[in-house]
Amino acid sequence: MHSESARFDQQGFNTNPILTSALNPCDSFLGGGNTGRSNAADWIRTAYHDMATHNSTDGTGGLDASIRFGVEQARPEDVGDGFNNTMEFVTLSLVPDYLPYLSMADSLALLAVLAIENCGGPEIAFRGGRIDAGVPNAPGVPQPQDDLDSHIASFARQGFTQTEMIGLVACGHTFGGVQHSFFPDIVNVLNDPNDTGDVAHFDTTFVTFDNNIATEYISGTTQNPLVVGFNDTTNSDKRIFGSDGNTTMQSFANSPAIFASTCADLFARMLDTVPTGVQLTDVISPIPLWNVTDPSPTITMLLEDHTGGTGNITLEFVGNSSSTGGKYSAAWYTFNATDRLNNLYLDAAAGVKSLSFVIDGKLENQNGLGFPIQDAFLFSKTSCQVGFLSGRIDVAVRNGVNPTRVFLQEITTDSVERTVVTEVDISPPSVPVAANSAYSLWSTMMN
Ligand code: HEM
Repeated sequence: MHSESARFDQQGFNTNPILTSALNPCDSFLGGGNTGRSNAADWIRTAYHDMATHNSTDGTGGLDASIRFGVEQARPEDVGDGFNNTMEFVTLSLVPDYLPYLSMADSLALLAVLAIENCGGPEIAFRGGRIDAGVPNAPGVPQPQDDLDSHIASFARQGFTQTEMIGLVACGHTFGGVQHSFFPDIVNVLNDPNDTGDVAHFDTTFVTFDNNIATEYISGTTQNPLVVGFNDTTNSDKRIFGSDGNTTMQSFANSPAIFASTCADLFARMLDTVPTGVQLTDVISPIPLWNVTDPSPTITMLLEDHTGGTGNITLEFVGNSSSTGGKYSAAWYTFNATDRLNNLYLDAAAGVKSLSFVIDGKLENQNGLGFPIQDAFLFSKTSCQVGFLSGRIDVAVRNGVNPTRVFLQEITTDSVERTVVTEVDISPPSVPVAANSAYSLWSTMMN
């Protein structure tokens, strides 16, 4: 559920306000406007640089958040502050919101997806499961002064053909540009009050995804600093785009649809390039439970309890969220709008076994199966005693369940910021401690 939420709750109710405003509008950049920069461009470039260390022969490197290491950011191939900016969004906004489910590497991939999809680009097939590197990767990100042969070899090492290299560079460089401060040999000071970061952009629509990177290149009007830059040694886009006689760029210029579908495929492959041994999930898709056209249908929730009884509650609509430029949307409901915490209070002995829903008058119960729900183990909030740096944690275990083991998960980070989950076993109580007629408490002291 968490991965679906991180992937699909992009705009609107219950979404992360920092991430939403970072792309709204798409020329937003950290604290300031008119810098010529954008968070969207930073996020996409960061994902590429993190991936570009991949070696498809020995399986090392790839999208594994190794770009967070100072050692990588200090390399000439990773010049700029965009990587650090992007990691701040990862570590402050994404990872903590979805603990312990999203790695930093998955978060980096997600930021690129959010940027592409919310700024005019195609839907990107997103998989989860990336693992964070413990040490920096070997260098290997291509640089503008490298020659064409070395670029072809570098992309081959990363797992992309020459045609795919042309595509991936064009897809990436539909966003952003080159900054004077980090590349003074490529870009001069611009003296433009609307571009205080002195960024020479790759195309005229540098905060949105479109095929202008190709149409402007083919028509000869491009101002791309890596095509018509004053220093021909660093005109890497010119060498790359022209390396097949412009066939690929011409096809992109002819058809925005071909450009978009090629980029959807190449971006997804870029994000799925991971070190050998990392097993990615299937593509995460919204679960099409109900085909509802009403954006806020009336929903009644039916509860089946352990005694064969049923209850019903009319849920209260609280808002909509959406993603992928409005392609997918979700409606949010609360159990109990009159309670400050939106809690639903159930009879402990009756409990709850499964849920069904009546949506705009139609029963949805998975052909009679219902949606099973577990109430065998509950965090006993009202009896826990939490003090300063110590306390007693109680877990209420439903009588008759007889578990072989009850444990808590403790979430910490290791010395290189990776999330670590440790299991802390709770010993069975020597004498049963009744919480009420249906539950007993298992307790552990924390200090
Ligand atoms: C031979 C390959 C490539 C070279 C030599 C190259 C070079 C560069 C350079 C010099 C910059 C300017 C960075 C700055 O001023 O901060 C840049 C920006 C950028 N690159 Fe590339 N790049 C390559 C491939 C790619 C690929 C494959 C992607 C993504 C798929 C990508 C995405 C970006 C983006 C989004 C920016 C804009 C960053 C911003 O405006 O903050 N690049 N690239």
